[in-house]
Amino acid sequence: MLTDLDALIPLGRRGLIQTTNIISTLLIATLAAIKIMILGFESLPIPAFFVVTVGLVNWIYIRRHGSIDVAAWILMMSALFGLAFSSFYTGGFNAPVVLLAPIIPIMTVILINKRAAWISLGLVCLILAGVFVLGLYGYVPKNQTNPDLMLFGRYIVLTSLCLISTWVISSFASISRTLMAQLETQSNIDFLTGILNRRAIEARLLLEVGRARRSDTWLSFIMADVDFFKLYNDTNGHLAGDNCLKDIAKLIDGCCERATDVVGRFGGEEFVLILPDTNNEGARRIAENLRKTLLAQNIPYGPQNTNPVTLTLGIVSAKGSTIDSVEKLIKDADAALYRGKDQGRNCVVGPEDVEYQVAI
Ligand SMILES: Nc1nc2c(ncn2[C@@H]2O[C@H](COP(=O)(O)OP(=O)(O)OP(=O)(O)O)[C@@H](O)[C@H]2O)c(=O)[nH]1
Repeated sequence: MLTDLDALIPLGRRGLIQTTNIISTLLIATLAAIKIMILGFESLPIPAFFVVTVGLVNWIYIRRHGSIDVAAWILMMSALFGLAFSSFYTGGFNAPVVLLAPIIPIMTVILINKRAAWISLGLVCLILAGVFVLGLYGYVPKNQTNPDLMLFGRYIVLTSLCLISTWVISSFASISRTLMAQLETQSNIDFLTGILNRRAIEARLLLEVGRARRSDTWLSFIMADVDFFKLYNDTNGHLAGDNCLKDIAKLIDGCCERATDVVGRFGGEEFVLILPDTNNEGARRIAENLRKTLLAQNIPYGPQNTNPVTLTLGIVSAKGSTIDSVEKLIKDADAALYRGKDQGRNCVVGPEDVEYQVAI
């Protein structure tokens, strides 16, 4: 199951909207303050005052647990208003503020959703078209601001644009990296038991076969199947069956001795162990230990049938140079396992012998 995207944003959606609200309010307030400091109170940046006031009200609204969707829409509408009026009063397309236009739909898609982003993109295009047409017919007031101040304003806006786009892109890159890592883990883990699934086991086996071949070392592979599991399910129900499989997975995991040993669920009530650098003797010891440990747990099949749940295990061990293929290894372990089933279950069977049978 994929993680909710909101949960991947460290601040959470409310925190993200509040942060964006604060940053944009501060940015506009700074630009307005610079303008007043240089030009005095003769040319007051009225649209900036409006945007800053809305930003402050929105800040209080978010803090008082107002709806985050409403807060995000207010933020977007105030940004659009700021873009329209500031660009109109500060020289049309020459105004530094028009450079912030692309950031509005980008922030809208992050803060609200795709539909809202299309709406804000449409409104941005309309505003830009309006400013363009008004400028063309000479209705846009000439900007009397000192050219150096205009350059400085352009510098501030461009720097903010670079910062905002870097933040947006790096946040999304980190969210997609997290999602990819989660997907990778989820596609390798068995949902019920939390150990490796068949896909991961086959990939790991391929890796270990390659390693054993290169160094001509021993590799053992064990297949373990729960005996009469259908009976357990039929008697206790599927949920109890699931819990039993989880317990057995834990037990198998606990019986592995080395960090390099790998445990997985091959499917249904079948588990596997990959034991690198382990010969037949070592694999038998582990398999026997596993069989005996489960037996000792004395899990009954049901109230009427107090026989303990058992495992039958098939082993294949080979030196790297003698391993034909992964498929052959699996086939041999499977054949050993089914010989064990034929011979009465609750036993450990290698490819060539049957002497490890043990009665309940
Ligand atoms: N609860 C539960 N049962 C499962 C799961 N996967 C497979 N099973 C059950 O495991 C049982 C396997 O039955 P069979 O293949 O007949 O084998 P068995 O009864 O264990 O008999 P032997 O293997 O011959 O000893 C079936 O009843 C499946 O429904 C699972 O994830 N959860």
